[in-house]
Amino acid sequence: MVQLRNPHLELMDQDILYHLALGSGSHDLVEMFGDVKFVCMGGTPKRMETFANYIMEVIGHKLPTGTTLLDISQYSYRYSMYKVGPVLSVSHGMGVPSIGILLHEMIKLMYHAKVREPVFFRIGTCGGIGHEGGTVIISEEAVDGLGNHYYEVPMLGKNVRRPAVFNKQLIRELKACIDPEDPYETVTGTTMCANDFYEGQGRLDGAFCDYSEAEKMEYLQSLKDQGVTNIEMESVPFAALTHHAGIKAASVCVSLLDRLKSDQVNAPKEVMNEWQLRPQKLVATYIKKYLQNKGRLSSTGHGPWAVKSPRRFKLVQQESEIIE
Ligand SMILES: O=P(O)(O)O[C@@H]1C[C@H](O)[C@@H](CO)O1
Ligand SMILES: O=c1cc[nH]c(=O)[nH]1
Repeated sequence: MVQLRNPHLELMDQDILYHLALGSGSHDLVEMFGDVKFVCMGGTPKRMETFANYIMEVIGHKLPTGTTLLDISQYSYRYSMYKVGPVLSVSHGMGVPSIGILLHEMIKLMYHAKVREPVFFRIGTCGGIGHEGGTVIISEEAVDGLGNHYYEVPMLGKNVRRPAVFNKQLIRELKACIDPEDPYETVTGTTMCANDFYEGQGRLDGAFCDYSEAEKMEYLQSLKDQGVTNIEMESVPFAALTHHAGIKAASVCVSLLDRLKSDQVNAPKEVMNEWQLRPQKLVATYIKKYLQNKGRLSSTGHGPWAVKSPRRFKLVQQESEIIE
């Protein structure tokens, strides 16, 4: 089961998950969520509703006749959450504090519901560094805007650091789910988690800007040279808090633009909506494969990973096996 590293919770009569509009006293969390295996999160309520409907189709989950999906957290007016069999699909809003609060409450929810070994995914959007809009990017590592591999939070007046670590095995298994027929690239690399969309990501188009275009380009190029493939705003706390709770997690984002070419997100809405389905497809393939293989899924996709080569992926897929 999920281990909470908080002795105080045991002493509380009930635990109110305020931003989810749920509580251990007011709801039977074991009955409601005890069968959950996957927690998928992404920025917007609409994306996570779309994912809930999509995963329902992929895993063949049937709702009771005459019912539709319900936003379980609608009365929080903060996050949206949908449950489709063993899958929870929840929105996290924008940025580090927003996903941080959600992660505290989702991890506690898993604990109260007595869920065993849940797997968390972030299904997001990002700016690519040398990667065109529409490219899917799996995070191998997450760093903050200073290149640190940890999540730093001031607590009681002191900075506390927690390592931001993604689960390597889960990343390998995800890679083995890539469809070589996809008409777009899927790559892996280091994801930079910025605390701001504009100046924090080196854009020239915010309300303020104190650096030149040349300085911006030098910075972005230096990120690329260090293996940074994309910039978004949640990967560090997502990696760090799941790791701290002993939960396997991976982040899959789609690039909305290549930041080496522009700052403005100007792809047509329909195009961006289609792009946002791409990380969903990869995660849904993983979930389906996991459920079909009764939870034992492995991949030997080690070593240099040539995303461009369909032959290599066919090989990796053949190497996937069920371990009983
Ligand atoms: O999952 P989303 O699309 O919200 O991820 C990125 C990072 C920020 O939350 C947001 C900025 O546009 O998009
Ligand atoms: O450039 C981008 C695009 C999406 N999300 C980000 O955080 N940055």
